[in-house]
Amino acid sequence: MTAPLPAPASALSPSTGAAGPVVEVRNLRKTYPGPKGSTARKVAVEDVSLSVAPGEIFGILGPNGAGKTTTVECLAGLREADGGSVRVLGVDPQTRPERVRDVLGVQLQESALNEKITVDEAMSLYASFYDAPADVEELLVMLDLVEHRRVAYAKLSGGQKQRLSIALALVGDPRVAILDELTTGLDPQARRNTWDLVERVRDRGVTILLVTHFMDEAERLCDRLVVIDAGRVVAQGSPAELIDALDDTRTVRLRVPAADRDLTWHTLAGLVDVESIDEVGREIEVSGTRRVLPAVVLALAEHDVVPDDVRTVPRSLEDVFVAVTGRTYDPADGASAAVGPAEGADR
Ligand SMILES: Nc1ncnc2c1ncn2[C@@H]1O[C@H](COP(=O)(O)OP(=O)(O)OP(=O)(O)O)[C@@H](O)[C@H]1O
Repeated sequence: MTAPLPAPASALSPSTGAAGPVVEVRNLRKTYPGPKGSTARKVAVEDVSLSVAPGEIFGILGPNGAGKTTTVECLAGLREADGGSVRVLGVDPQTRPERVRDVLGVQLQESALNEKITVDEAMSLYASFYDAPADVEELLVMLDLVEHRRVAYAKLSGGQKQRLSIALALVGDPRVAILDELTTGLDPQARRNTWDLVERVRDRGVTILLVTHFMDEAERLCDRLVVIDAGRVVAQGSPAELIDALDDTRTVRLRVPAADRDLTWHTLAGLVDVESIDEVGREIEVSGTRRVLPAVVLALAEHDVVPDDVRTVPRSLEDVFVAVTGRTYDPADGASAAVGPAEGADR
C-alpha cells in the first residue's frame, strides 16, 4: 500500500489553517427510549464537549457503551440530540444534514453492505451519491483493493472489509472523516497497516475523528483525544499531556535468580521509596516514588543480588483511565472493576 491518496479538492490543509475548529461539540446530551414497559429513558451521552482542529487525528476513547458511537452519530446528523450543540465546519448537522454529508465521510462500525455487492459496485454506488466524488481508481490503489475489485463483500477478509469501509468513507472526498472501531477484529499486522493508512489519510489534509476502545491505538495515532466514560468526558488532551499529568508513581519489574527471591522481596519491602510489591508471573513488580528505580538497584547491589532483568513499566493511557475513574480499564465493559486499595509491601 504505497500509492498516494488522491488529494481531496476541498481538503483543509493543516498548514494553511482554518478559522475555528473543524468539529465542535458543546454539552451534547442524547437519550434513548428505556426498556419496554419503562418510562425512564436510557442516557447514552450525558455531557460531552470537544473541539477538533484542522488536520488533527482526534480520538474519542472509552470502554464499550461509553457513548462514543452515539456522539459521532449526532455529529453525522444520523441521530437527533436532546441537548447541547454540534457543528461540523460551522454547520449544524441536525438542521442541515445534507450540507454536512458533503464534507463528512463516515465509516461506522457495522457495514450496511449487501453480501453480494463487489468492491467495484460498492465504490461506484457510493461515488454516485456525490456531485464531485474522489477518484475511485486512486482510492482502490491506495487501499490495496485493486486485486479484490471483483470480489463480493462476503468473500473479503476482515482487513479487506475494513479497507473497503475506509475507501467508502473517503469516496465523497470529505474534509473530515469519522472512523469508528476501525481495527476491531484485525490481526496485529493488519492493525498496524491500518494505522499507517490513517496517518496517510491525515497527511493529505483530512481531519480524522477516530473512535476506539483501544488505548494503544489512541496513544499511537491521536494528536489529541477525549476519554469518555458513562456518557461524560473524564479526560482530554494529547496522550503525552494526559500521561505526564499522572501522579509521580513509578513502576519497575525485575527478575532475579530463584535463590535470591526471598532476600530480594524482604530487601525491597523495607525501602522508603517502595509503596507496593507484587508477583507478576516470574517477575517482581515494584511501585513507588520517582526514585524507586535507583533505590531498587542500589539496595540489590548492596546485598549482592544481580537481577537477570530490570525494566521500568511505561505509563499509558490505561493509567490515565484508572486515575480519573478509579476503575481498571476493561474495554469490553463500561462498568469495569473497581480498583482496590493500594497493596501493601508485604507478601
Ligand atoms: N438505539 C439505541 N437504543 C437504546 N439504547 C442504545 C441505543 N444505541 C446505543 N444505546 C445505549 O447507549 C449507550 C451508549 O452506546 P454507544 O454505542 O454510543 O456507546 P459506545 O461507547 O460507542 O460503545 P460501543 O463501542 O459498544 O458501540 C449504551 O448503553 C448502549 O447500550
